[in-house]
Amino acid sequence: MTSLLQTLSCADDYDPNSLHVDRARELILDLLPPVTGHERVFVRQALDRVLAADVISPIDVPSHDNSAMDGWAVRFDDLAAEVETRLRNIGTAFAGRAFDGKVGAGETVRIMTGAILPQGVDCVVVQEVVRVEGDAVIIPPGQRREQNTRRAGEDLQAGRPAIPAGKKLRPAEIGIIASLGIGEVSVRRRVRVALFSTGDELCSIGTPLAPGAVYDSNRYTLWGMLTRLNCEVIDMGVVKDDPASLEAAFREAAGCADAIITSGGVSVGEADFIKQLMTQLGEVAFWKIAMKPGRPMAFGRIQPDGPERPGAWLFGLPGNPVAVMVTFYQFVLPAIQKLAGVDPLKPVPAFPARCTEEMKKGRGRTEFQRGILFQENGEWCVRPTGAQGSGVLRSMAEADCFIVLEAGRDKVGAGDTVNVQLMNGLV
Ligand SMILES: Nc1nc2c(c(=O)[nH]1)N[C@H]1C(S)=C(S)[C@@H](COP(=O)(O)OP(=O)(O)OC[C@H]3O[C@@H](n4cnc5c(N)ncnc54)[C@H](O)[C@@H]3O)O[C@H]1N2
Ligand code: MOO
Repeated sequence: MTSLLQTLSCADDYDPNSLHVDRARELILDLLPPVTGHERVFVRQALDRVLAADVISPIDVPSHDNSAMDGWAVRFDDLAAEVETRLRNIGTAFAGRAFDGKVGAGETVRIMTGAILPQGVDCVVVQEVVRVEGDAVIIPPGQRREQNTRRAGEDLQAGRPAIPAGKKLRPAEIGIIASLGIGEVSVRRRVRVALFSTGDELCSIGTPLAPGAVYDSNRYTLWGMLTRLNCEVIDMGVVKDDPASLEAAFREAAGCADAIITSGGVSVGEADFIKQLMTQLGEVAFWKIAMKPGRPMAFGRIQPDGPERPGAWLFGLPGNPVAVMVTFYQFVLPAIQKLAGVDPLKPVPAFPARCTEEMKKGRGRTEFQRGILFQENGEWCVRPTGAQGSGVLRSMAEADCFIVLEAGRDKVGAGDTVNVQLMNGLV
């Protein structure tokens, strides 16, 4: 059986000491299969879940030819091209209460939006342009056949897929399912993610802060991002920097989750047992990614009971709080979407904006500065959120976008164009 490391090391451009962001993401995504297992859920519970099988439309939508406007239902051939036409009002068609006669030559019916088009009618004239004089209805010239009408099945056709498998169900899809009269759909099971923070300096909420200690914030940002992705989160708390506790945590996590996310311990410090343990319990590609923040990151699999047993995918994120969020957005987020069965998986869009301040930039690596977007004279502009250290979590809280400085680019001058990724396009 080909090992994970063999697979990765055979890939083009694989350099474990300086992997480019896009390449690292590609390698991860190539390896991950979607989780198996489906369940049937009621339509409202399907929000943000991933559809497991195509939804086939049992009906045409709309189910009947109907009017798109309030107005007058006419036969187009009755209308004169150049002058007004006088027609006779013979009744009314309401939405949900059809006009059950036939419209003959020289006749018209008052019609409401959504009402079934009466027999013989192929055109609706909006009431705003029509004059009514007693029973006579005067239509101006310049109408078009089929105008203001909606044909049966023009939105969805009976027997055809209305929503393809792999689609993450948003409010629009939930509405489509309801419009078909379907009450339950089949969705993939949620991705199970176990997470824990490592580090003896970490202190939990409710405990006084000892000298040199910090409150554990990474578990909270990770919980927030995973919850927004609709994962089943298994929060294993803070695990001390000792091999026995870490091994027990990895074993437990690998037994119950599809993916394990840890933070801290992946750099080169003396207490960073975690790297050694990860390799002992599975197969790990330790990566130095050509990016800032987030340079040290471990990706692999934890399989404590051997490669034949299922185990879980591992994302060993760096400890610095901003590095956690940046590596999550750039790698873990698409990986979870892939595991969840989202298909097709699209890259996060980036768009250009004018940067209003100068920024330093290291050569050869992609930098993710935190930015605030605003408009000036109709143009989108961005400015960085002050201090950009990878421990400054405030820089993430104030930001609404990442300013993505690509590996090949140099420092940014005030007024230069940069690419930005909206954070609400992420999680
Ligand atoms: N000699 C080198 N030192 C460092 C390197 C390097 O390449 N050579 N890389 C730096 C980079 S970049 C990062 S990022 C960090 C990553 O180190 P670790 O993953 O080993 O993380 P720790 O050392 O455990 O922690 C770093 C920093 O983050 C704080 N932290 C950790 N966990 C949490 C948490 N759950 N909540 C809040 N804050 C947390 C921790 O206290 C440290 O301040 O290494 C650099 N060093
Ligand atoms: O991963 Mo680090 O954030 O570059 O300090």
